[in-house]
Amino acid sequence: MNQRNAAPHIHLIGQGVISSLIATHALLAQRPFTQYVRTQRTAPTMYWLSGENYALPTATVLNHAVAGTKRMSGIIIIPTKAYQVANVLTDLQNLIADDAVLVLLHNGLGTHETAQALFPKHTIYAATTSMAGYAFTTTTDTLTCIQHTAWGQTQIGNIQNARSANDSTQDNTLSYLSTIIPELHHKTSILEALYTKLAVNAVINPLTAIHNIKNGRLADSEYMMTMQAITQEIVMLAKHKNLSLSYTQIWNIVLGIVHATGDNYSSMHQDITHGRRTEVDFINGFVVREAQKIGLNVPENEKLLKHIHILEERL
Ligand SMILES: NC(=O)C1=CN([C@@H]2O[C@H](COP(=O)(O)OP(=O)(O)OC[C@H]3O[C@@H](n4cnc5c(N)ncnc54)[C@H](OP(=O)(O)O)[C@@H]3O)[C@@H](O)[C@H]2O)C=CC1
Ligand SMILES: CC(C)(CO)C(=O)C(=O)O
Repeated sequence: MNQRNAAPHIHLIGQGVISSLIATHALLAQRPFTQYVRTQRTAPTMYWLSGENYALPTATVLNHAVAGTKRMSGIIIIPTKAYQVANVLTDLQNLIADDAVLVLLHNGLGTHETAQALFPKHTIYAATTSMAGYAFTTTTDTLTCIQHTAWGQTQIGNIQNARSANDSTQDNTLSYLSTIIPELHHKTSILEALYTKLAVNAVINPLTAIHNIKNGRLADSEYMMTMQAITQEIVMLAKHKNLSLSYTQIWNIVLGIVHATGDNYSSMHQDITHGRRTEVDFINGFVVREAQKIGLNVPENEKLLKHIHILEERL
C-alpha cells in the first residue's frame, strides 16, 4: 500500500450496519471511501448517537467496481457476517491490487485460513469491535435507516504475526485506520482478543436465543453453571492454542458484558426472532470443530450448536 503520495482509499464491503458506521466516521473525517454492494440499492440514512443524521453516498456494485484495469488498492475492510466472508474473499480474488491490505471484521472465528489461502501474499488483519447499531425502516418509506447505538472499542492485529520488513507500512495502516475507527487498539496477539470475544458470544448469544431472554437475564442463578461450563471449554481450547487467557479473566469479562448489555437482545436472539441465519457455525461451531481436531470434549458447546441449528431449521 503506497501511502507516501495520497491517503489510502478505504473500501468497505457491503453497506450493512458496521460498514455504514465506519463509512460515517470516514465521511466526517473527510477520508476517501467507497462501499460495495451486490446489487444497487438506496444508501441508508445514519441516525448518529450524538443526535445528527447523515446521508451516505450511493454504494458501488462490486463487480462494476473494477471494470477495466484498475484493481482496488488501499485498505479493504470486510465487515460482513462471518458466514459471508468466504464468498466475499472469493469475489475479491481478482479485484484487489498486490499491495492492498485486508481487514476481517466480524464476530466469531473460522475465516482466517480461507483468507490466508486465497491471499497468501497480502497483509491481513483481523478485528473485533463493540461499536454498534441496528438497521430499521421508517413507517413513511421503505428506505433503510441505521441507528448508531455505541461508539465502542475496536481491537485489531495482524493474523500472520508478520512483524518484519513491512513494519512501517503496517504502522501507517493502523495509524490511518485510527483516524476513522474510534478507540482502535493494536494487539500483537489478536487471537487472544478474538478468543475473548468468542467466549462472550458463545455464552451469551445461544443461551439468550434459546431461552428467548435479554442478555441481563443470564445473571440469574439458574444459568450460572451452564455459562461457566461453556466458558471453561473455551479456555481449555485457548490453552491448547498456547493463548495466555485465564478462566477468571474470561469469566469476569463475560459477566461484565451480561451486565453492561443487560437490556439488549443479543444478535443471535435477533437473528432467530427475525428468521435470519445466525453466526453460530463460527461461534460455538468453531469451538466444536477446533476441539475435534485435538480430541478435546466440548459437550456444552455441542449442545448449543445443535439447539441453534434446530431453531434455524424452523425458520
Ligand atoms: N451490528 C452491530 O452492532 C455489531 C455487529 N458485529 C459483527 O459485525 C459483523 C457485521 O455485522 P453487521 O454490520 O451488523 O451485519 P449486516 O448484515 O448489517 O451487514 C453485512 C452486509 O454485508 C453485505 N454482504 C455480504 N456478502 C456480500 C458480498 N459478497 N458482497 C457485497 N456485500 C456483501 C450484506 O449485503 P446483503 O444485504 O446483500 O446481504 C450486508 O449488507 C457481524 O459478524 C456482526 O456479528 C459486531 C459488533 C456489533
Ligand atoms: C456482546 C454481545 C453479546 C452483545 O449483545 C454481542 O456481541 C452480540 O449480541 O452479538
